[in-house]
Amino acid sequence: MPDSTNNSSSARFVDGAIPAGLLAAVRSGRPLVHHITNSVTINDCANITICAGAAPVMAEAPEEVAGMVAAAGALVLNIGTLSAAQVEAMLIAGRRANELGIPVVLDPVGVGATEFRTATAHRLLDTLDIAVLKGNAGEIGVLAGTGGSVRGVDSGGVAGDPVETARECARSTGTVVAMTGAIDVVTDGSRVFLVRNGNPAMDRLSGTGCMASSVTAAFVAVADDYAVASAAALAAFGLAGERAACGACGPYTFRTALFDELAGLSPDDLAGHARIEER
Ligand SMILES: Nc1ncnc2c1ncn2[C@@H]1O[C@H](COP(=O)(O)OP(=O)(O)OP(=O)(O)O)[C@@H](O)[C@H]1O
Ligand SMILES: Cc1ncsc1CCO
Ligand SMILES: [Mg+2]
Repeated sequence: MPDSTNNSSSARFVDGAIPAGLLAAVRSGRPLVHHITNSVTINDCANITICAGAAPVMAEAPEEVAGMVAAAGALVLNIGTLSAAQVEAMLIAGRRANELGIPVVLDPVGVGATEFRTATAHRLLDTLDIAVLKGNAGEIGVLAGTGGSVRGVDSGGVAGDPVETARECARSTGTVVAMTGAIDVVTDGSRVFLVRNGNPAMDRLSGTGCMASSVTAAFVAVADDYAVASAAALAAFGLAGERAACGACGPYTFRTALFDELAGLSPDDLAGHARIEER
């Protein structure tokens, strides 16, 4: 099946002032982003949140998550290193966030790889009002039910057209879907945004997907339109990746530069270089 992200005959780019305004709002509002997340990339998520202009907190004790999320602008639920206790904490924090109107970003890391991950991702989607579901192509394909392949935490891609897969996932889950890859696809089921920022070096580092969720949460914390905010966040993160990339440097040099470039990214830079196409 042809990949409809390649068809740019009807390309219409979102005005750069929109992502720029959201980045400025993150920087001035410095929203607290509460994470319940995996133990592999937790420190990277904290620091990329700061580089975006927001404030991270990681808290997962069931005893305190309801109290913590009440002070947050957004909640990230990342199932990368799941345990039964974490699921309990995610449900408590997610319910409280929903009561308070705080947007929840779900990162279904490795869904499809095991029964536990798949059952948990569906349980979170069924129980909570998720604002943004951010996953790689394989993860979104699994949750769309249209075919996706995942090994460990790595995407093996989707069975059909990526845009239609993301759209079907958004419709069936009632969320904004942000499907990452060389071109990120963001959709609320009707509108579709293709984010053409980023660099292949981002795929050679563990945790860029988790960091993309943190940055997305920082942006949705200051926005009403979660699809536009997700696209803006992925454009900002992708642009930092473009600027961090250098032909010869290794993955860890790139990683350091990725943090520095996001921290140094100005709203004007983003206005001039965000490549968000609306279909
Ligand atoms: N080939 C690429 N070209 C440009 N950007 C990319 C490419 N691959 C990944 N990215 C960017 O890297 C980020 C992470 O996306 P990716 O789909 O690799 O997540 P993931 O595989 O879930 O990550 P993780 O390593 O955390 O499991 C996104 O912001 C995406 O836009
Ligand atoms: C490698 C890995 N395993 C569980 S979470 C994680 C990091 C991001 O996907
Ligand atoms: Mg990857």
